[in-house]
Amino acid sequence: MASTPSPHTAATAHLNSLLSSSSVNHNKPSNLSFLHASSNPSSIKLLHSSSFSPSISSSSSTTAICNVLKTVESADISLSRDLHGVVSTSKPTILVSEKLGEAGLALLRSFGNVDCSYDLSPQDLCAKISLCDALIVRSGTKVTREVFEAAQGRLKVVGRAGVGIDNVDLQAATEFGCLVVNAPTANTIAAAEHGIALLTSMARNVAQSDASMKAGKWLRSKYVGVSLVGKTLAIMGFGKVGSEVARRAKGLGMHVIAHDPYAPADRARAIGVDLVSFEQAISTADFISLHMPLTPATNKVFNDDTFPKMKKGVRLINVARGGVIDEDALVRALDSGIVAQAALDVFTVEPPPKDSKLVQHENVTVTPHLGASTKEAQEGVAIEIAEAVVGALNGELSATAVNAPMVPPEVLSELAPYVVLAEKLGRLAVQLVTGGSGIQSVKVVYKSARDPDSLDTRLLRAMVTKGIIEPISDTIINLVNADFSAKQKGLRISEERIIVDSSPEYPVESIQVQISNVQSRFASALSENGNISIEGKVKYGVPHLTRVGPFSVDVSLEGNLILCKQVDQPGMIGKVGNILGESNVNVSFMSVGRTVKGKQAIMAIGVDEEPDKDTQKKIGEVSAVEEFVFLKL
Ligand SMILES: NC(=O)C1=CN([C@@H]2O[C@H](COP(=O)(O)OP(=O)(O)OC[C@H]3O[C@@H](n4cnc5c(N)ncnc54)[C@H](O)[C@@H]3O)[C@@H](O)[C@H]2O)C=CC1
Ligand SMILES: O=C(O)C(=O)COP(=O)(O)O
Repeated sequence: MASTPSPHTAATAHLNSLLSSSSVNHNKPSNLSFLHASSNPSSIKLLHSSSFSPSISSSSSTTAICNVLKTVESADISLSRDLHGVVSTSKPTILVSEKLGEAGLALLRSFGNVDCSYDLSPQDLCAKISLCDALIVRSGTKVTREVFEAAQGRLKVVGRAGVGIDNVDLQAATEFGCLVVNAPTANTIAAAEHGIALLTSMARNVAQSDASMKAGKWLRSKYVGVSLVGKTLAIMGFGKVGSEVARRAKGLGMHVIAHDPYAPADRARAIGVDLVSFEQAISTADFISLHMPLTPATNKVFNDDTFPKMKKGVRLINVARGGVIDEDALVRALDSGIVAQAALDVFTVEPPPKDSKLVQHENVTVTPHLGASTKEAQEGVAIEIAEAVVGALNGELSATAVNAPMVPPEVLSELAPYVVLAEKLGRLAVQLVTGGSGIQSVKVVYKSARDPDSLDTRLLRAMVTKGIIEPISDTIINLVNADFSAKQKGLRISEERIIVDSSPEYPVESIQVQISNVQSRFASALSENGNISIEGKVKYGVPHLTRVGPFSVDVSLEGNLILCKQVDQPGMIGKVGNILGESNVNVSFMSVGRTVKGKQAIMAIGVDEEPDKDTQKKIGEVSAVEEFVFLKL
């Protein structure tokens, strides 16, 4: 029997073999992992990474892999996958479809090939996208389902250089396993300042009087304005921009109220703002400033029903999204005098039609979506999005992920070996199902000494899902699409936590994967209730299989595995070991478990190579062997 390799050596060897085979042309997309080693040992990678093995299981192996990665990095090789799923060593291609600040572009160029193609038509974007690993947009590019379809699986991340992600089809992105990240903080002040600029200039007719003077007129009485001090301003959407507008408006002496169903009351209190209902906000305000995102719930919330509920002569500012207002209804409200003035930076269709009644209305001040357009904000946004996109292409989870759970780095680091275990258990469990199909219900049971609230299992569940789905489909699973893919395949993944009396130092003591209502190609994997059941633990950073059905075993989950059920009698290890040895199949681990002495036992044998058909036949012909199965890890 071969000696147990150290996790360090095993992981390095495994990674090396993956790296050296990275240019191999596979018909099926390569087994994209969403976990690979990081050059930062405290982090693991969770998105697409074409060539790195998930077999990273300890800090020592992580260090080893880091060394390999450093070699790769110094050779300026970056691994990515082309549109046919072929793993390539070329730099990733990043398409930037709208103007982005230089500092961000420089950062992107230091990492990949940057294609700045502005003003692409939807057709041109679709034509290009299958050659791109990342796409960076602002508000002017519609990233539709067609774009994700046209990407043919290559697009890994969409970076929105700004806040609003209403121009990205998030559902489609999630279905295609494409991460969407945004740059949520760098333009907050710019947008808030623009809101205040529109508020004050509208109140004093700055734009209109400027235009009239340039037309040779001097109309002092026509452009008498209204004062702001003491007036009530309703902020609709009390998030980052809304709060900053509120602060500034208070400085102007305004009474500020806000409506936001999700904003914490203490944040509002701290700024001296009262949180009120939608109706209260719109019916008492002299000025209404919009700062909520465009979502199905906010689409056209200002309409023929809501305008009449406003105070007559209200003034409206919109630096959020045009779509939150029914623009035809606003024209009617302006004509009827319900709305005295509106100042708009954003429009349902951008640019709006030249003959837009709204834009042409004399009581309306307009700017062409300039909220985020300051030099400072654009440099900040560019850097923020470039860092997020590079991080995502490196396989890291972004702190600004819009369609994936955000898992703090310390949690990621702690869960790393359990994440590997979870995927391997999923991968093993599905291979134990007869035909690998018909799975509807999977239960993942975590034994842990931790309080359930301090154990985030989303990652582990996603990895079990990945392990189960990938071997039986063409779908590449990552943290973005795991839940969606499971649902789409009719797979119900439930979770149970059992609190055990062990050290809470480790997040998980064991993970068990159960598949119910299926036939098994290895009947011994069925537990008493008829479910396929396997359990694993992390030992010294290495994932181990510790239970198969009712049988205890202990075998490191590396390489491949043969499970053999036999009558418990002497000499069995030797017999099967000999057959494997004769066929040059190297045995890496072996473990025997039984329920009762002299009855049935299970032998779990780790093998480096897949035994050929003849060898497998010979194992099956050993008289005491009742059943056996070969499983790929
Ligand atoms: N004109 C421009 O150039 C810019 C426009 N924006 C727009 O402003 C929006 C807000 O940006 P941030 O403040 O950074 O985002 P944020 O996410 O910090 O704030 C949005 C707030 O709206 C609230 N909200 C959600 N649904 C609501 C509803 N039905 N009614 C009331 N409030 C609701 C949320 O709870 C959140 O507090 C963005 O979504 C974007 O569309 C942002 C930056 C620049
Ligand atoms: O950040 C946002 O939501 C904005 O609306 C800014 O849009 P822009 O990047 O200037 O097209």
